[in-house]
Amino acid sequence: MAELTVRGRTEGNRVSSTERVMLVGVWTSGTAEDAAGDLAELAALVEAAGAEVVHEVVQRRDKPDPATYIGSGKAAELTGLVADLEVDTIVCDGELSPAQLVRLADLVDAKVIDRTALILDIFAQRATSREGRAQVALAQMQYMMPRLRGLGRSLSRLSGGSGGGLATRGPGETKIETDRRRLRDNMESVRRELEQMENGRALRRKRRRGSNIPSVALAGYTNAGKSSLLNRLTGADVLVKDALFATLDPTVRRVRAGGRVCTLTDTVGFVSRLPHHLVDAFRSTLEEVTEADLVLHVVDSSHPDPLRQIETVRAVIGDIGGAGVPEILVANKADAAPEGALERLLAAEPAAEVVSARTGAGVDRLLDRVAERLSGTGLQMELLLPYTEGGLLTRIHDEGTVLREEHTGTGVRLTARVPERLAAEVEPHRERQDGPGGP
Ligand SMILES: Nc1nc2c(ncn2[C@@H]2O[C@H](COP(=O)(O)OP(=O)(O)OP(=O)(O)O)[C@@H](O)[C@H]2O)c(=O)[nH]1
Ligand SMILES: [Mg+2]
Repeated sequence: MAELTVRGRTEGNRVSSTERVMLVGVWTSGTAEDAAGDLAELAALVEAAGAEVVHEVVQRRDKPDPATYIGSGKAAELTGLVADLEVDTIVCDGELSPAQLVRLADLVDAKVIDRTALILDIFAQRATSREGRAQVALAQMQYMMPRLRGLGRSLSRLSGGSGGGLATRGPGETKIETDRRRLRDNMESVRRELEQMENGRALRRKRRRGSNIPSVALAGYTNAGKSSLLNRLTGADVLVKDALFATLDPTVRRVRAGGRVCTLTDTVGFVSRLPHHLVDAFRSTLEEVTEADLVLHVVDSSHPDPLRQIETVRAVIGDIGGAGVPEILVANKADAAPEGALERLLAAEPAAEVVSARTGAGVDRLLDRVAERLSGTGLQMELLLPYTEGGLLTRIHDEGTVLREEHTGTGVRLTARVPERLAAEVEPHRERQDGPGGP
């Protein structure tokens, strides 16, 4: 059996079809926890791609080795491990140069891919819509482009040779035999195709805006529970999965927050060091976030380091031009948060809303906050407007949110959220909370 097995690159001689992966990281800066967290995330990405992690190696260095990523001595040590553990693929925790990938693959005698190729592979597996597939194809082609030059024989190893396996699901014709010219032509045609789909999306968004319905976008780290929250808030049935990047395509649903109807959009999750080709290719999807009236930034409060995830998400939103969009931070999975975690999170982010999409805890309060933010105020007022104040009534309707309205003998009785600039004017018509005979 052992002599029959040519690791990874020969098909049909393995009992289990699951690809066996060794993680290799270089720890250059940050704390030991950060380094461990990075590798744990890489392991989760490998699992999301459907492969199995059989070993992890981290090397402490000032910077990655320019030639081989990890030092060549360390790489030589790995060769024995690769054989003993029947490792098919080594996944490096960074973006490697084409030359680094080839040299390391030669040293360790296994397929070597980097974090970027791994994430692209997951997206390629997940993409189902025409737009999603085109976006991923474009990102993959951009990634392949600089890796086509002058690699000769070694590229077939990089791109995996004969079908199957991590990061080998290319956008069709991007294997070694495809020259740069054809790749460039393909990219051009996918770009055009995407542009047309983007126009359609922009039109739909414009229509939504034209109807004056505010748009709220769910954004956040992958696996934070965005889709679960959409389902909880709208009764939608979007796929929820304990896996990274379960959602690629945005889903839009209507939801009633307070007295106000708005749209709620589920979007693709973020991850630290998100490959920039993906951000570029998914730009139109990400516009659901940058053009929203309000972002619900969902964070997994049961994760070991939610603050780092929050930072990553805000950085990505800033990069795509969404820094100015108002945000409500939503600390999700409160039911699963370890002892003290919510307190620490709230100490750093006092405005966060604590919820559980699973149990529904905190969700009503969150909807109130959404309504409040959308109407640009925290002032909920009980009013009795005489019928002579028709103008004021109209302005409250236009600029605020009317929660309840009742016509009485003496005027219109209202419960409304009123923007601050109107509050002074309506103040004289305020109904006393502790009316006569009250406590
Ligand atoms: N315990 C607990 N688990 C939750 C909660 N919300 C979501 N989950 C779980 O977290 C996992 C991810 O949930 P999703 O809703 O798919 O997360 P997402 O943010 O949409 O993830 P991506 O689309 O992959 O970026 C699933 O296993 C959910 O069941 C919660 O409030 N409590
Ligand atoms: Mg999702």
